[in-house]
Amino acid sequence: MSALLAAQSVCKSYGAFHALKNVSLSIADGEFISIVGPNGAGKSTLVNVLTGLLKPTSGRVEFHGTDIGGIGPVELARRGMARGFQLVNIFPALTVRETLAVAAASRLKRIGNPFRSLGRDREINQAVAEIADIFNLRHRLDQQASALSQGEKKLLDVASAFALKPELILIDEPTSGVSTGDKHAIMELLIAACRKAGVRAIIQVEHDMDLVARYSDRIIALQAGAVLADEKPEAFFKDPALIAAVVGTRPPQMKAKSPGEATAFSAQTAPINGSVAC
Ligand SMILES: Nc1ncnc2c1ncn2[C@@H]1O[C@H](COP(=O)(O)OP(=O)(O)OP(=O)(O)O)[C@@H](O)[C@H]1O
Repeated sequence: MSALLAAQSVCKSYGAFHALKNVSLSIADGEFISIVGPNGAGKSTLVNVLTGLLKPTSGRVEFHGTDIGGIGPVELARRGMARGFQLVNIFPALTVRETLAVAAASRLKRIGNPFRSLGRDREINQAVAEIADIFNLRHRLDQQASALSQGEKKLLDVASAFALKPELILIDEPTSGVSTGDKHAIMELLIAACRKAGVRAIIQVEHDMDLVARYSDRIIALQAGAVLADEKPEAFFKDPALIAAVVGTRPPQMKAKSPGEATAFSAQTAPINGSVAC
């Protein structure tokens, strides 16, 4: 199966500091990938490089076989990869409708003021309604984002990225700050939304190992800027040394997926890094 997204021997340095060291990975159609690692391991840097926000110091990042190093989020979204915006934190006074409209307007290339055109732009209104339905947010459309529950805020963040109609979506801790009881409901809604919206692969950065164990097809663990492991959850959580290196805790109890309950993202082995220095 050909890779949707691939990093080949990527290095990223901040001055003399090597934040990413020869990272190679590939994400195939249908995969749900979790990127994990301790604080400072390089997860955010990797995500910024994978989403074209940062240009690698060396190496190559390809989306659909084309180099996307440093192309920026707008161009990347146009090509089919989107990232959770966290618009809710940036614009808490916007309503849910306005938040989704900003993303839809960007996809539909409405370069003028998206708020002005809200009332009369049928295509934007249709996109907003469609995405609000997928994320169970229709009854909240006219509420301010700041008035939503923490779980709904997280859903709105992801929904904004969905409004860009991506093939691949990248989300950062989609349930952080959400109560333990609500986390699984959000993850399941998110995965169901992916299926409905035709998203072909999901990458999440996640610290919560219960969620990582339950939903990932594959786990990519970073340590000190290098890929420490690239494994299916079954293999990953069997290795206490690996888990200790990544989170410094004991492994969570793996909850097996029952048949038909799978995330519908099939696993594929990806290459582990070679040993070339940056
Ligand atoms: N702009 C920068 N300039 C210099 N050093 C940086 C910069 N951004 C990140 N770093 C360093 O690069 C390393 C990796 O940082 P990064 O934020 O990618 O890690 P992380 O795994 O996302 O950490 P966390 O889980 O704490 O968010 C850290 O040592 C950090 O201090």
